[in-house]
Amino acid sequence: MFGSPSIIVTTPDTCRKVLNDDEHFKPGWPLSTEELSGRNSFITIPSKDHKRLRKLTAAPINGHEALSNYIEYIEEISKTTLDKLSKMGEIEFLNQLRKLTFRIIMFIFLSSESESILEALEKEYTTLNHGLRAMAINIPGFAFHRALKARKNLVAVFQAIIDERRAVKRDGVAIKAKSDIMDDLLEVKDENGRKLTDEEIIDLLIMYLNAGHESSAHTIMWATVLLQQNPEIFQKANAEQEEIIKKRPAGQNGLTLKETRKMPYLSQVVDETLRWVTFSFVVFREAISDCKINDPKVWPEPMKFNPSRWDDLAPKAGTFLPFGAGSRLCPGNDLAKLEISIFLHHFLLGYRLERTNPECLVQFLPHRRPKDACLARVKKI
Ligand code: HEM
Repeated sequence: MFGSPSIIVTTPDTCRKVLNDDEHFKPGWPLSTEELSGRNSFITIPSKDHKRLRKLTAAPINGHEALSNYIEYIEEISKTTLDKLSKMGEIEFLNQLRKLTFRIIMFIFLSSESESILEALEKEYTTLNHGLRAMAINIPGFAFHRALKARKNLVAVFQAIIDERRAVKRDGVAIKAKSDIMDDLLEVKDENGRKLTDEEIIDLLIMYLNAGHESSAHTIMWATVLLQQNPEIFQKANAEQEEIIKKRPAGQNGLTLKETRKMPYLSQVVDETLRWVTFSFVVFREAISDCKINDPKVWPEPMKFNPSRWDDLAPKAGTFLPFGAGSRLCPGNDLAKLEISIFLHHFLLGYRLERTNPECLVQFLPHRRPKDACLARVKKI
């Protein structure tokens, strides 16, 4: 299974009920899509609606132009986060990284909103997230109940944002200095001239907030931990990053996209982390023929963290699918790699991680993570 999410399972509906609108939710797994109403999130909708929504949202997130717009923010918030963490003493490293990656997704969709609105969204989303996989008990006092309430509050905040932006456009009031994906979503039309409804926009936002931050946070945490556990690998990755700084033209502040593409070893570290972690260890597909999993011929010593295995490796089709494949390939794959690389660039150059319980047990559901959420200190060097 390492490096290849390929198991077909059935899973409780809880997560989907909370993420989507409970009242309109129809039970059943996403790929029996026909009976599902188009009002739910991306992943549960019929394929023609899926294609349409995907086309409208993927380009502003992942293309070269989009990434050039985000790189400065991602670098700034990564630097600030590392600096802040180094002053905090013992922290749950994973949870701090979740905050970081959540902020990045919010920046991309809602950068022109005020800090207080972003904080309100973060608060409601955190409650929603806590109840995502809780038992589906809709009674006050239970996480699931709180999550459903938080979803309603989130919808209300998003609706207020949409109403305000529509009013600004309608009344032709002052043109905002900044625009973000929310502005695009209000305007974008498909080939039949149809715009997105408010509900569609809100569902998309909730889905992106969910899909776009846990995965990157877990991957950043494991990459940092694995680098720190393997001094030789750390040293090699560090030397590459020092080189980038040395070669940088005088007067240039901060990373460019070009530089992030000239980090072959760090890119191997990231791929090896994605393989090792296998964050999405299932994706939902029907297997049309039998396939072998856990085949050590594909990944010799699969548990070993060894970025050098990628030196001359072009993985055989279907053996490395950290971002899925085909029409549902993760639309945030390049963005995720950019976030991870930028964080690691600054971590390698200026910080070290001291875990409180390096031998802490690891849990594998819903995702591979140390049970203590990686209790650690970030040290500035
Ligand atoms: C290390 C980070 C990430 C990993 C490992 C990851 C992995 C995946 C996987 C395995 C899928 C399912 C693909 C399939 O069914 O074939 C997926 C879907 C998705 N991901 Fe990611 N992802 C990451 C980061 C992101 C980010 C940063 C975003 C948003 C900006 C994002 C947005 C999405 C969306 C919207 C889908 C649903 C796509 C669809 O159904 O068409 N992901 N991701």
